[in-house]
Amino acid sequence: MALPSTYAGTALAGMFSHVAFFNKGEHHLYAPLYVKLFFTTLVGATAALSYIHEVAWTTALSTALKLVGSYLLGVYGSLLVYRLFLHPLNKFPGSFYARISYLWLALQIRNNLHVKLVELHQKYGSFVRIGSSDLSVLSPKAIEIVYGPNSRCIKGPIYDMTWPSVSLHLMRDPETHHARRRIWSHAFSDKLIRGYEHRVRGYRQQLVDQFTEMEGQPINVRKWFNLYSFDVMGDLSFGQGFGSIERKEYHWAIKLLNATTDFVGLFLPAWTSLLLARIPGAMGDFEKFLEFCGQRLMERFKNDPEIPDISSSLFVPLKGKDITEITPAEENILYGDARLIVIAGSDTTSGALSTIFYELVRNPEEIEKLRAELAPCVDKDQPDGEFLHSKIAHLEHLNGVINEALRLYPAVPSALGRLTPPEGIIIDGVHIPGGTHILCPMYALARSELAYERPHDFISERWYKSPELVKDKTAFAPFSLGSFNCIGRPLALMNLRTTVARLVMEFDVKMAPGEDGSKFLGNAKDKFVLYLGDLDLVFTRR
Ligand code: HEM
Repeated sequence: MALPSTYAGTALAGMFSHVAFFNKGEHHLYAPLYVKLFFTTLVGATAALSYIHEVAWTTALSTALKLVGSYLLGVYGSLLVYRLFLHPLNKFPGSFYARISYLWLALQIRNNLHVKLVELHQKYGSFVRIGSSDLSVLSPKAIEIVYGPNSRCIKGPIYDMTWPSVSLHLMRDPETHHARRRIWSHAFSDKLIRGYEHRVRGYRQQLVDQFTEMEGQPINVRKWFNLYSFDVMGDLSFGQGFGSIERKEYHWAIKLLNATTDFVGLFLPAWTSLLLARIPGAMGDFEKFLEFCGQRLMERFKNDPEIPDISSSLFVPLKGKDITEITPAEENILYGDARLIVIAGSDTTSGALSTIFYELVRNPEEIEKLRAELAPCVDKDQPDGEFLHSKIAHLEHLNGVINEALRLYPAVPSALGRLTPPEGIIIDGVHIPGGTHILCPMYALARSELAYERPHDFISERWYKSPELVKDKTAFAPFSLGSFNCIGRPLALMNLRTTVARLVMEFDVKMAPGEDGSKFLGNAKDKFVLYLGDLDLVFTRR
């Protein structure tokens, strides 16, 4: 029905649309639209061919498929030639297949991007191409250039993975992000942090009570610190914890959330999750979690707490409004931010607590040093052996221990993806073209002699007494830098310092019988946030 020249024409049209349209700018947000267009065109072309040429629909469909197929062949043929031979990133080393697509890497990793990047940098050096437009750069100097306050890089397309559902964290446009961040920043003033310190204590007491009850028995700290941090962040987000420590189990909503994180760890391109989200039921668990957050948030909206929580600051722009007056756009960002408080603050804090205690039991002298430093700060006026954060915030060894754990086990170990500005950027004298999706693998950098002496050793003193063990301080950015950095840093540090101080002063702690820590690191998963494996420790009251 169609001549070979017609197929050649559609193939040429495909090539042209790649060069003139698809090869420019970002297209991932339109992935669902393109799929719809594909099927609409197919159906339309089948109907038109069948009507005009008066042939059976099967014959028309076969011709339509060939026409659409030759168009796609043109698009993808042109794309392939461009990526293999003309792409500006071709000057960087890496697997040949990485030139074709980032899917090459995504299909290899099993929630272990952090380890894979260590291997790739060992093989190829500081600059490694990991996808058609993706580059991993292992260099202390890169951190400031890519993430620092003067960086012109913006967040990469992966941050669009739940679009149109957004949160502060997922806002890519610098101006929109800045406006939302100003609202958030009120939540982390010194005054409000002191209020959170008060709120957190109740949950820490529950944790101490549970550890006391389980005295002498193996305690999986990965799980227990996680229950603790979820209760804390639930409280600061929704005005009440999840009741996890008391129940000794995860709340059902957190179980749903945990079930979805494996998908995040596949690091598939954003368009895949945008397409998946259109399949009814495919994001079921995540949607139920969102619904739960929404309900809790609306309950919280009706009840102002005596001591403000983080949501108190996020509700400020809605002052004077009734719940029924909240617009869908306001609801979207509020729900997103409520879920962000829980997600951003929980696994990160609990991961840090677990790695700190993992290193403390492996290096018992660290516990003695901490106790010696903390002893003068014990405050008889504080209830239940609690430490006042202002009295311990500047302790050098305590901060050294925390920094060293955050260095070796960064909460976000690899996937802080950024997009370079049109003019590109220069790192260590090398020009990185504009529009490159770049990441600096923090886990690999922590293990690199480019940045540290004895990088694999846990040495708290490198952060105060022995600065010569840090070759380049700019490599250390566990909370990231610049305008997209961790806004919850003061809260995280307050919680880490006061929790470590109290547990170390109240308990002796050691590995449980049969525990060697191999599961803890061996089963660690990079799912954007680093999730450690199980670790059984035994706590006994001093
Ligand atoms: C040890 C604990 C923590 C670590 C190591 C940590 C680390 C980080 C890092 C590396 C980022 C940058 C992520 C990115 O660019 O994609 C980030 C962002 C963020 N963190 Fe944390 N975090 C911690 C705890 C917390 C806590 C307790 C909160 C409290 C709510 C929090 C809230 C946030 C938010 C809201 C963002 C997004 C900021 C923005 O995009 O403007 N984090 N965090």
